[in-house]
Amino acid sequence: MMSSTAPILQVHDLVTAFDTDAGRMTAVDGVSFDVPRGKTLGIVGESGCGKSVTAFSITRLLPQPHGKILGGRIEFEGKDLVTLPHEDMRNLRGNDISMIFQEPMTALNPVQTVGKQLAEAILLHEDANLDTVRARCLEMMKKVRIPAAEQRLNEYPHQLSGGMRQRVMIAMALINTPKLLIADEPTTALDVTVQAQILDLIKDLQSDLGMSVILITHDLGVIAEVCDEVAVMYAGRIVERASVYDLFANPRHAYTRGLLDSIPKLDSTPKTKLKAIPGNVPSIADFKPGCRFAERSGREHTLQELGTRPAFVEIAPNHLVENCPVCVS
Ligand SMILES: Nc1ncnc2c1ncn2[C@@H]1O[C@H](COP(=O)(O)OP(=O)(O)OP(=O)(O)O)[C@@H](O)[C@H]1O
Repeated sequence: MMSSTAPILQVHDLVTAFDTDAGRMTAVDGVSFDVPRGKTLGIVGESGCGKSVTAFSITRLLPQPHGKILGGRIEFEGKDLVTLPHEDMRNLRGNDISMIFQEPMTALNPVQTVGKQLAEAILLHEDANLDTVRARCLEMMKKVRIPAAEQRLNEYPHQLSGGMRQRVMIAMALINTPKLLIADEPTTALDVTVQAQILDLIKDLQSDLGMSVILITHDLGVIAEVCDEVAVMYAGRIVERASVYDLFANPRHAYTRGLLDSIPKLDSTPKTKLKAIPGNVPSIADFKPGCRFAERSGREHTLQELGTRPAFVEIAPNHLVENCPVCVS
C-alpha cells in the first residue's frame, strides 16, 4: 500500500533528449522533484528551459521518433512511468493523469460537438450508459462554470470564445477525475481578466477534487497565485526548489532573483524600467557542463565552475539549490 502522505509523483534524475541532424541533444538534464498529494507544484522558467519536455516525458507524449527518455525514474503511485508498457500508459493518460495546454484547439476536435468529445473522453476509459455519460458531461460543464451548459454541449469548439474553449479543455481533462493534472501554460494565450478566472477555476477544482497539479508557466505572478511549491528551471535543469513562500521571501539562485526582479511591482515608481535578465536561454546545442547561468549572471566564473555541474543541495530545510558558488548567495 502507498502511504497517503507519499508524494503522488516523484521524478528522479530525469534525462530526456532529442536525436537531431546535428546529433543527440539533451533537453532535460537530470531533473528531480516531487509533487505532494493534493498540492500544486509550479515549474517556472523562460521559454526553452525544458518545462514542456519535462511534462511530455511524464505523460510519455514526446515527439516521436526523435524524443527519448534516456535515464531516471518517474514514480506515480508505485509505478515507474519510464518503463510502463505503452498500453498501460495509454490507460493512465486521460484517466489518472491528464494534461491541458496553452492552445485548446490542439486538444479539441473542430468537427465534433463539445458534448460528443466529452462523452468520448469518458467512454475511452469505461463502459457507462449514455444517460450517465450525458449527466456527467453536463455536471462537468457546470463545474467549469460554462453558462448555458446544456446548449453548449451541442456546439462546436469554434462557436466558443477562447476562455470558454479553455474551460471545455479543462472539463475534458477532469472528466475522469484524474489524480494528477498537468497544466502547461494554461492561461498564457488569454487576456488578463480571463486568465484570472481560469486560474481561480483550476484552484477551486483542485481543492474540490483533491487533485495534485503541476502548473507550468513562465510567469512568477501565476506561481504566486496558485502554487504551493515551485521548481525553477533553467537550461534543462532545476536550479532552485522551495515552497512558494520561501522562494519569494528568500530566493538563493541568481536566475530566480533575475526572474523575480523582472516582475512589475505595485509599489515601484511609475515608469521605472523593469530589470530584464540580459541575453537569452542558450539553445540545447550550447548547454555547458557547469553552471549554465554563468554567461547571463554578469559575474566571473572560474574554469572549474564552468566545467563541473554544481551539486544540488538542501541549503535550508526544504529549500534546494544548484549550488554554484558564484550564482548562489
Ligand atoms: N522536437 C524537438 N526536437 C529538438 N529539440 C526540441 C524539440 N522539442 C523541444 N526541443 C528543445 O528542447 C528545449 C526545451 O524545450 P521546451 O519546449 O521544453 O521549453 P519550455 O521551457 O517548455 O519553453 P516553452 O514555454 O517555449 O514551451 C528547447 O531548447 C527546444 O528547442
